[in-house]
Amino acid sequence: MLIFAPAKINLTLDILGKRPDGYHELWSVMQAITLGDLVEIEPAEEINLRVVGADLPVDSTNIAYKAVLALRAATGKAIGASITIRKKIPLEAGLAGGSADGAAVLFGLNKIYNLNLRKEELSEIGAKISADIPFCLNGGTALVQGIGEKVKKLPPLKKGYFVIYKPPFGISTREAYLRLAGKDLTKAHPDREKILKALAEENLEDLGKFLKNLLEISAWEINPEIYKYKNELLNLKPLGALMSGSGSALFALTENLKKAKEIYYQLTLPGQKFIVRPYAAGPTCLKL
Ligand SMILES: C[C@@](CO)(OP(=O)(O)O)[C@H](O)COP(=O)(O)OP(=O)(O)OC[C@H]1O[C@@H](n2ccc(N)nc2=O)[C@H](O)[C@@H]1O
Ligand SMILES: Nc1ncnc2c1ncn2[C@@H]1O[C@H](COP(=O)(O)OP(=O)(O)O)[C@@H](O)[C@H]1O
Repeated sequence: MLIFAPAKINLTLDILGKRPDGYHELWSVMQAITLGDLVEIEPAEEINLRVVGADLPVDSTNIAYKAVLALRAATGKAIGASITIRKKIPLEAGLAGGSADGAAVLFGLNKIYNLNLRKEELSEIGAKISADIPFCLNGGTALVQGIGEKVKKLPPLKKGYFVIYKPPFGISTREAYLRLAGKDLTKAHPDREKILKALAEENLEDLGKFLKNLLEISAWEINPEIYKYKNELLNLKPLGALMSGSGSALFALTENLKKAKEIYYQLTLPGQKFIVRPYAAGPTCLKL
């Protein structure tokens, strides 16, 4: 089975506070995008994982491998798989590259082994592996709360283009959250009503105006280049620009492909860049 595993960006990321377990309460609108990994899965006795296009572990520290183990534990079945991941999603980018693969494996094995687990059950299993898997299983446009396990589908965003820029360094998610400690965030919260209204009306101008991500504050501390790169993107006059998740990737929102291409070609910063569109689904079976 060949599965497209879409990445995601955060159109807004608000943090409501730190929980006793050390995780942070989120209020985040997430959007699946047309950039993604290709995950090939075949049933097997054991678990064999291969990664093409990125230097990643292929043992139980890989999120895709963890997904197989989690399904075994949840079902009590001797589930094995031969998995090949063709990485396209940049690493440590805030694009949920690992979670996208984990979600694709849960989605694919559920079908291959006819486990008939509901999406909610897969999400519960996935949330124990990584906070972004519940959203990645749903894809499209969604309001994500809790630590990432509460996913409320929103009408899929059909308009707009995003120019994604990934600087040549990553940001540790853990470090980004830890650095929020002690900061006064009262004035930094996004205007939730305005962002939801802009999405409901597909008003890209307003969407661009109200993009906000509280983790930018810590990412800029970890690597001030991100602040510089965001301003370089803004100087190219998109409808808006923001860092995704815990970074390091940034994205610019444009109303059409022509403007996206202008920004893409004018962007001469080191690193990777992509033009993507909103993607209305989650893991997608391309070939049985
Ligand atoms: C920041 C976000 C926003 O979408 O996405 P990414 O930047 O990873 O794409 C997510 O909250 C990242 O979730 P995820 O990447 O799955 O984090 P995990 O691997 O589960 O956790 C890494 C560490 O981040 C911190 N963490 C994560 C999620 C959360 N709601 N609160 C936290 O404090 C915890 O310290 C955790 O140990
Ligand atoms: N299949 C995978 N794809 C990407 N990263 C993975 C994977 N499995 C484990 N990881 C680890 O997860 C960390 C976070 O990766 P990723 O999910 O791409 O970043 P982010 O959470 O910022 O989007 C990386 O440092 C990487 O070592």
